[in-house]
Amino acid sequence: MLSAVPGPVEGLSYLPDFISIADEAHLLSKIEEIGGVELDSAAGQRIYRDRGTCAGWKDLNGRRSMYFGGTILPRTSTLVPVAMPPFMQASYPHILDKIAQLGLYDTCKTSRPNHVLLNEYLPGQGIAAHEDGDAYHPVVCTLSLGSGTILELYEYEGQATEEARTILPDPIMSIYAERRSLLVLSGAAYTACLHGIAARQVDSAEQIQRCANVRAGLTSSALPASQDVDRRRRVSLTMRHVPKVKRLL
Ligand SMILES: O=C(O)CCC(=O)C(=O)O
Ligand SMILES: [Fe+2]
Repeated sequence: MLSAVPGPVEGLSYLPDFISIADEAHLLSKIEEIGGVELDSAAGQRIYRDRGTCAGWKDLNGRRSMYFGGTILPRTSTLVPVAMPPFMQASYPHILDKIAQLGLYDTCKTSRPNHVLLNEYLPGQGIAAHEDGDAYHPVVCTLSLGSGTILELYEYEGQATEEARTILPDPIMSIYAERRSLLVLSGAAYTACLHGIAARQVDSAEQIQRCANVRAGLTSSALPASQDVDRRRRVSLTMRHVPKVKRLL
């Protein structure tokens, strides 16, 4: 069940074991296939697989990322749609159908996300505190594959104005995103806060125990209590709904 995470910021929900171990392995291998460049050993040539639905991995600030669903025109926040790869939409493990069933996107035209951003984090990598912005319906779902991590929420200092906004250095709330879990950011968590992931090799037992969903007992029973956890390669799928979609002729 998707549970609201109690804490100082409203709008965070968490669902451990959203997908099975087999689903996770399947998704990771499909992502590898669609994102990767393979060397054809016989011909000694690089071959690109199925590029109809995705442009493959791109380096972004030292991390790799790619997206499904199309590109978003920055000036107008309009999605130029491209079909999702089958493993997201039409076939097993039917991730977007599972998301639709949660009812989070019932007010959106398609009742489900229409854009997916994938980020790859190697141990030691993170993402600086940021806001996702207003191109999206303010409900964002993140599925974690391969490794857990800690997502931290930050706030701006005092009565921040658009021009001079200082981010308070200490996170106001943190969440342990286990592998195979779904984390939902909405409400104030989406509109009033920033979020980021510290670039670390290890999440200490203390840091994990401080996470609001761990404290509230919302994590999977497989989470080791009071143990440091080495980060492994994590691939996150951040699923969003872009309300403005360009009509293709
Ligand atoms: O990888 C994550 O869990 C967070 C990704 C994120 O915040 C983003 O892509 O906007
Ligand atoms: Fe984000």
